[in-house]
Formats: sequence, structure tokens, C-alpha cells
Amino acid sequence: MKKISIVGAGRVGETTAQILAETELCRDIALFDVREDVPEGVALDILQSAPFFKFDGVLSGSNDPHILRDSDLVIVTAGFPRQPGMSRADVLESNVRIIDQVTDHIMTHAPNAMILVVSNPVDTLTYRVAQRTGWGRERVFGQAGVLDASRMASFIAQETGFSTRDITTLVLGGHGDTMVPVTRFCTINGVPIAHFLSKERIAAIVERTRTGGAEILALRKNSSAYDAPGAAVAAMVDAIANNRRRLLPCVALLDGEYGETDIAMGVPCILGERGVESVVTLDLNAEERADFQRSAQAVRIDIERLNML
Ligand SMILES: NC(=O)c1ccc[n+]([C@@H]2O[C@H](COP(=O)([O-])OP(=O)(O)OC[C@H]3O[C@@H](n4cnc5c(N)ncnc54)[C@H](O)[C@@H]3O)[C@@H](O)[C@H]2O)c1
Ligand SMILES: O=C(O)C[C@H](O)C(=O)O
Repeated sequence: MKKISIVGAGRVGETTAQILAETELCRDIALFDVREDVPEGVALDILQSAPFFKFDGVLSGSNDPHILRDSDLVIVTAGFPRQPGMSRADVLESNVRIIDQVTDHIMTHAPNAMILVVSNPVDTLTYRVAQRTGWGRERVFGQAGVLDASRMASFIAQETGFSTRDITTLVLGGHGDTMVPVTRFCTINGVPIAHFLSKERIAAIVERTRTGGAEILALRKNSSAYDAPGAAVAAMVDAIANNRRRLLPCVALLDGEYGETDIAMGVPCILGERGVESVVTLDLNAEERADFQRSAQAVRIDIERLNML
């Protein structure tokens, strides 16, 4: 991938830029932010770590949206994080204004780009970007489930003592308290986690996964998570840049899959060089289907709020 732009040079944007640069996933990274001088400062600071990490490439930052031009991918991390005690949906009104402005910049300066939305509430904002651009769902998608699944895998590793390398997890649905960790598809090298963990322990891991973002927020106090989120975004970029065709949970527009239409939420997708190549429909059991529908209902409430703005 020739050029990746990151909109929002805050905590998540900066962490993502650092990982993309270090891993040389892209050698031309541009940062755009409205805070005066900040994107230039972030770009310069990361560049000065190049001799340690031994990477080459160009990193630039600007308050001028022209910096987005010719991007192949734009990662959107602009917007307010929630504060302790808030839900992600509580920043919807403030962040819609920001996301609309950012979307217009992308349409003007990077009309051929893919857009990866990170800003919260990510399902609703991905839906908003898709509506505003009118671009196909392969080009407009969001990050949530890769992070939630990685949180769940880290909890399973802590409980079982197994290597994270061997742990596979799947979290679907909206990126809120109703997210759907699908324990039936969580394994340790193919062995279902139920072989190693009791029902009670699995239930506790599911609950901790659902509240994983709030747990970090409560501990960090002035900031929501950004280390694992930056790594999750980088994993998605790796799938795209290297055309890996990975099966990853992405926030994607649904067109009848899982019985849902006119909504964006977390579903398993094939992610490759063209973005979301397809949505994979799993045969969910009755309980999983009910959980997924409940999660869709929560996202729909936000979309209705959005439509009233
Ligand atoms: N989807 C996920 O899994 C996930 C994970 C972590 C954080 N987030 C979300 O990502 C967003 C950013 O989090 P953060 O911790 O980096 O916040 P932050 O406050 O550190 O950074 C946000 C940045 O956005 C910039 N910004 C605001 N308006 C802008 C505009 N119109 N154009 C360009 N830039 C603008 C701000 O100046 C700031 O630098 C939040 O909404 C947060 O909830 C999502
Ligand atoms: O919790 C948040 O508000 C940030 C992010 O969505 C997360 O899950 O870490």
C-alpha cells in the first residue's frame, strides 16, 4: 500500500502510526489533525525513533486536509473518547459532527481510498460514513471485533496459562455492552475452551470482554485504551496491505446477512487488498442469534438518534 493517512493524531492515531511505521506496513504515512502543529510534532517524534526500530519511510503531519491526497487507505481516529461513567454512545452527537467533516475531506482529497473507522461509537459512525460517501461496503468498514477478540484471548491466556499464539476467539455484534463473544468458536489450537475452563469461568471472561474498554478507562482515568486498539488497527492494515484474506470480525454494512439490513456492526469478514471482500454468514445457534439480535437492536437505537440529528 503506497500511502496511508490517519485522521486524528491523538492517542489511538499516534499508536497506530508508530506501529505502521515500525513494521514498515506502509512507507508513506500522513497524519491530519485540527490541533495546531500537533500532527507535525507526532510525525517528527515517530520519525526520530526510526534508528532504534530500523525503519525507513516518510511520515508527515498537517492541519491542512490536502495531506490526505492520493491515500489508499484513511484510518479515522478523530473524535472524543468517552469519559469514565459514559457509554460509547454518549459521544455520538459530538463525534458525528467531526466524522462528517472528516468524511467530506476524504471525499475531496482521497476519493479512491478505503476508509477504516475507529472513532466511537464505531458501528454507528461507520454507518454514517457509508451513508455520506455512498461508497460500497468493501471500502468503508470499522475496527472493533479485532480488539474485543484480542482482549478475550488475553483473558483466556491469563486464566489457562496457554500461549496467546494458540488462542482463537471471536467477538461479533456492536462494539458496546451487548457485544457477542461467541464462545463456541473460541479454541486453544482447535480445542474448545470448554475443555479447559468451567462454565462459570467462561461466563466471567465473556463479561470481562464486554466491559473491557470500560475497565481500561476506569484504570487509566483520563484516557480510554489506545495500545491494544492501535495494534488491532495495524492487524487489519496488515491483512489489507499484504492481501492476506484474513477472516476477521469487522464493522461492516449488512445487506440481509444475519437477518439485518441498513445497519453496520461486527461480523466475520474476509479482509484483503480490496478491503472487505465478503461477509461470512455463520450458522449461529438460537442463543447466539438472540444475542446478536439484541446487539443489533442497541446499534439501531443509536442509528435512530443519528437520523434525528
Ligand atoms: N473502535 C475502537 O475499538 C476504539 C478503540 C479506542 C478508541 N476508540 C475511539 O477513537 C477515538 C479517538 O480516541 P483517542 O484516545 O485517540 O482520543 P484523543 O483525544 O487522544 O484523539 C482524538 C484526536 O482527534 C482530533 N480531532 C478532533 N476533531 C477533529 C477533526 N475534525 N479533524 C481531525 N482531527 C480531529 C483531536 O484533535 C485529537 O487529537 C475516540 O472516539 C475513541 O472512543 C475506538
Ligand atoms: O472503551 C472505549 O471507549 C474505547 C474503545 O472502544 C475500547 O474498547 O477500548
